[in-house]
Amino acid sequence: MSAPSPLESKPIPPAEGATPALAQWFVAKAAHPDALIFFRMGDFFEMLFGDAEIAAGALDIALSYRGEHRGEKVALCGVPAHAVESYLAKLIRQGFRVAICDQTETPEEQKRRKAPTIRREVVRIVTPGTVTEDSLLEASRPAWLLALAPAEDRLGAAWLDVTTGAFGTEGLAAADLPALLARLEPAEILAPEDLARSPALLMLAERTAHVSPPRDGTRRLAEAYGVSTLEGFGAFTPEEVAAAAMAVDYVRLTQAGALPRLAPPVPSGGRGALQMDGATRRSLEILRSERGDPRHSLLGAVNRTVTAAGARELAARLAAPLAEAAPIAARHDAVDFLLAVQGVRSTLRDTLKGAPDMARALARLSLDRFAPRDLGAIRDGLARAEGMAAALDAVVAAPPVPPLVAAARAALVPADGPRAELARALADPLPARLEDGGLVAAGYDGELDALRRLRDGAREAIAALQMDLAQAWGVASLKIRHHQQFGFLAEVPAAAGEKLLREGAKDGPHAPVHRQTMANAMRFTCTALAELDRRVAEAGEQAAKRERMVAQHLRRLCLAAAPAIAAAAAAMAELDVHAAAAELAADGTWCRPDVTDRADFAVVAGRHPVVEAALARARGPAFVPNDCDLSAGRRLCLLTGPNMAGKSTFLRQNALLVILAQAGLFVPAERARLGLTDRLFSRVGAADDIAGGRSTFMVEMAETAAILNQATSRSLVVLDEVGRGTATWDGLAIAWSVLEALHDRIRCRTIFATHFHELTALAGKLPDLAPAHMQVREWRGEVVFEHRVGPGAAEKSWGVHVARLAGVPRPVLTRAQEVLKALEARARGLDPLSDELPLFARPAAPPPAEAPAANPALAALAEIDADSLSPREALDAIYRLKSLLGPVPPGAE
Ligand SMILES: Nc1ncnc2c1ncn2[C@@H]1O[C@H](COP(=O)(O)OP(=O)(O)OP(=O)(O)O)[C@@H](O)[C@H]1O
Repeated sequence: MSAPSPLESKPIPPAEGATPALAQWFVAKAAHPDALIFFRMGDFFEMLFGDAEIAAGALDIALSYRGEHRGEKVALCGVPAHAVESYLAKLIRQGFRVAICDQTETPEEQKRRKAPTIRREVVRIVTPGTVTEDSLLEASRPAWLLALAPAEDRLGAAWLDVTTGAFGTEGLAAADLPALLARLEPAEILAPEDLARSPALLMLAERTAHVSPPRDGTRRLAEAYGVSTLEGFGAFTPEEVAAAAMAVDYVRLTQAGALPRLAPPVPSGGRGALQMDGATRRSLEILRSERGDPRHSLLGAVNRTVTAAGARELAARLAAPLAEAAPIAARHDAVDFLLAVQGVRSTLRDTLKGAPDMARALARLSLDRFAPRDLGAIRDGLARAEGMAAALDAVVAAPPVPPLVAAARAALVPADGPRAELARALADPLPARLEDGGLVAAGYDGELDALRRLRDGAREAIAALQMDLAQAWGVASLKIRHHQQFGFLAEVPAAAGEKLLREGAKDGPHAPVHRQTMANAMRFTCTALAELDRRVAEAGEQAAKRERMVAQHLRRLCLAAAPAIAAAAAAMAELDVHAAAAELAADGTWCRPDVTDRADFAVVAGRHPVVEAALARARGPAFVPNDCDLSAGRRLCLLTGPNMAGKSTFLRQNALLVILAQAGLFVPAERARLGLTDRLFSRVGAADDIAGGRSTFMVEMAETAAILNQATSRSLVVLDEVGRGTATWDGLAIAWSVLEALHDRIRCRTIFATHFHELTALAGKLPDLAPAHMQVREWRGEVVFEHRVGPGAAEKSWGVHVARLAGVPRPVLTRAQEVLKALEARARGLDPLSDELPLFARPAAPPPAEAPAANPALAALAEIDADSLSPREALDAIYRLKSLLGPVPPGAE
């Protein structure tokens, strides 16, 4: 399933008879048949043959033809080398891989070799999971490359981010793969063929590639880290080692042998994080909204970080909250501390603002693919880190510095970091590209200074020579100009030039030698000028060469201190996250949650951070806080209430509080005591799987099954409207049995929202079930949603009122009330809760008729003829109607 498949369908012509340059293309293509070859030709990268056809379409650029190969015209398209990044970005986004076949020698070297064409080799393969250029990356998201190595029914997973060096591994059951994919959202996946065909991976197929798992992973991994055994890094399963080696091998392959700086792999060792599957993540809109917008997500609402690295760290924490009390409390301590020292906090945040992304700069340095600004990023980043350390050192009074802050403080200033050296060495401002020259400050390197003096001195010498020649040739207006091809030439007016020509050949260093005749001028050179020309060019070349050497020296200096620089960068990101959390809590409306080891859940005046922010943005009514108590004896909250009353918001809000708390942040509530949650399940909102071809009902049942199979007594389940996708009679039965299973067998904390008011009758039968309802009141004939959760089941239903609000015409509503009354009369005697009624033995009802899009209520009414129905059919119809309109308010009957 290597991407992109269209490449495979384009045949590659045989290589025989190729010109020398074309022969190089064939070598590159044979080695990388699944990649587009970007073939360097002068100032362009060209694509040839089938690649050209694909790339021209994908990049929307012109396709042309040049020359012939074996009697066929060669298709061709190209992009300018200086703008190659934007084209790469386009292709990567479309799931292509690109092999960069660049010139790897200078024209001089080629001449010396007497080769017919300049040497070209694949220097790198650009893939979604291995890019390092800022323009190809999202600043605030990690770019995970995930490798999977199967072993019987288990999997080894290793994920690494070449842009920061972060590296994690985990051994997992095959069934847990979808959850891991949902958590990491990898940019690229490596998996052996058979695994790559699994449904979970096929969904991501267009962004993935594969290689075969290596045999001796342990040795190669150890080699990559220059150690003899991996034991020092932690306990890895063989599958984890295989996956990690696979990832490292792949990175090496794409970087043509070079390996970026990688942190030692961290095995999760089963400690793990709060488990959430893909459906839960989507439903809770953690990193982006259901429509894919990051701004309307949990992250978007709570993110107060001021750096991209801080935002990445916060996103990582929200995507994988912790599952142990002590490290969670440690993070809360850090937030508490930064909340208390407000002045220090704002100094830290001011210092962080605009700080460069050291982690990513370091990655580019380690791959030797850096620009001057990357060295500048290390210099400036370390300077900022020192500033932050000084700010923290200024805290003298209580409160005591918590361990996480102390550790970050210690990491901020690397003992022998390259900061002082970089400060001396780097010019300010820095040039955009190394080739531009001027990276190294004057006074740093004596030899470079001397070469530069020579180069610039030669310029002065040119001015002097110009005066000498003007005198010697008797042409006062003589000018020495630089010519691309001929170097320095002395230019004189045409008439003066004619005279010099007539005077004929002379000897000596100043004797004019004719080079060019133009309309009004002539150009000459002479031995002295040619000699000077050579010296200037040489000095310039040598200065450039020396500057490259100095740049490499500075690069090595940074790499020697890489672990310490990476640690300083991580400390900055960590402090950014804690300070941001404190900032959020600074106005007193967020509290430190008490995360306990018991199965508690008691929230006082909790709020939904995203809905609250949206209301504030729209200058709408204030968010109404709600309590939620799921402690022992009332573990299962059965929530009823009409549509639009705020059920979904309440369900999600309590799940989000758990995520925030276990991620180490404060929570939007007055008080919150939250027992540790091991797995969080949220099924709120529409669950269609149009792409997967499963009906709403199938999706709902599959997801419900997942909960019933995986939830434990330490889990939190928030469920909206189970059983909605089928005939209501069946739906009630399913909802009923799910509720019983959660209550009796799994015994987890649950909030269960339902339209089936009948379920509230279970309150008496299930001791830990506590009914609650969304409060609604009537005001001048209109429904007013209070958005407040009250105890007990809804007394009066408002379905008809809500239907009216939604625009269902009044005659339809009146008719609905009549029909319901008739139906209820017919169904009398059939109490759904009576023990005689074979609730679960009833054969499946026919699926509900497809409602015309315009008005489902109308359609439902049109179908019903109360007199022709048996009592049981009447009962079924009642449920169907009620699920559309809600029960009739008692007053209306
Ligand atoms: N606690 C609250 N305070 C203020 N406004 C709220 C509150 N809860 C919900 N709302 C507002 O009410 C709207 C509807 O809420 P929500 O989607 O939770 O209702 P619902 O009962 O789940 O409806 P449905 O059953 O149709 O999905 C929200 O978009 C929000 O604007």
